[in-house]
Amino acid sequence: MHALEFKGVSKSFAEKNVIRDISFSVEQGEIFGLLGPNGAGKTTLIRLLLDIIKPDSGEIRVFGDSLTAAGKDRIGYLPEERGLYRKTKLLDTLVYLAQLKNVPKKEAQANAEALLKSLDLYEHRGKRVEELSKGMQQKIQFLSSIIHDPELIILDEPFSGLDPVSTKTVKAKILEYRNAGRTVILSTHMMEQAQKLCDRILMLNKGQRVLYGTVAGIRKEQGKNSLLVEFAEKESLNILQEIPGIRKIIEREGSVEIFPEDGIRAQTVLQELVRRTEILRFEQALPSLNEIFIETVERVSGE
Ligand SMILES: Nc1ncnc2c1ncn2[C@@H]1O[C@H](COP(=O)(O)OP(=O)(O)OP(=O)(O)O)[C@@H](O)[C@H]1O
Repeated sequence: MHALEFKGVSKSFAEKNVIRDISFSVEQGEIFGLLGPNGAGKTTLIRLLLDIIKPDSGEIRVFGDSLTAAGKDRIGYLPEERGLYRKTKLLDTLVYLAQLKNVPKKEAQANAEALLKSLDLYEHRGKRVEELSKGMQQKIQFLSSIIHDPELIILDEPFSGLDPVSTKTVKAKILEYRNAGRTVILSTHMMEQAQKLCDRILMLNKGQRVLYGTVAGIRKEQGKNSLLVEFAEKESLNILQEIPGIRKIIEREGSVEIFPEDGIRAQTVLQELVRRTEILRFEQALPSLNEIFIETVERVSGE
């Protein structure tokens, strides 16, 4: 059973098509990235899946069915617009939110204490939300979305405002959830994080599906058939001129990207290289998700 399934879903606001015939599924136990430029339709898609708004056409299934009130309790949502009761103490905030999701008080208290400890916030448990820094408030907001131990967690920009240490902690927590078989939908503009964390992604542009699949598969597919080579000595760069079948080279930090002519196999290039010099690294060069994102958006805009 899919954790989530969209079949031919469309939605417009005042004649503007914001979601156009979108189909995809999210599998249980994966981290699924929802990517796309500003205004692509990511938040609208999340609001559709949470049944906050209704589609004009198409079908949405959460946990294999239409979303029920009980189904909503199995979902945790960190929205883009943040908001917590500023005067309430941290521990009380979390316990209260868990109880709203029908978690018994004792269990809510235990969950809240464990989560506060895991994000290094336990010592602040008696402080009011307004007494915390922005990053700490962000972490509490993140904890609010998982306090009831949901099966499906939807995180809209969970890293915004976090320093590198807090980012690492939140990332570890997200991975911990995935490893425990929970499903995570991650909407973010931080491509580096998406590349590291996501198993699969859906990229939207102007409400349309432009990329969908595994991160590894998409990177392979979008690759330019080039090779990344690291020589033991930098001077070895010169020998590239002697090797037949190389169309172009680009010097990168610590390595060189080689673009063979059509029909020239990587194996042939490698044999030519090792015959002449010492090689430390030789691999297919894959574009980053960031490069793919920019290229896809620019290509689609130009069509
Ligand atoms: N309630 C609404 N009424 C009218 N237009 C809307 C409404 N909600 C969203 N839109 C429009 O739908 C489009 C998609 O918006 P959405 O917020 O889903 O994009 P997004 O991908 O989440 O963008 P961002 O990355 O900037 O958060 C935008 O053009 C937006 O103006």
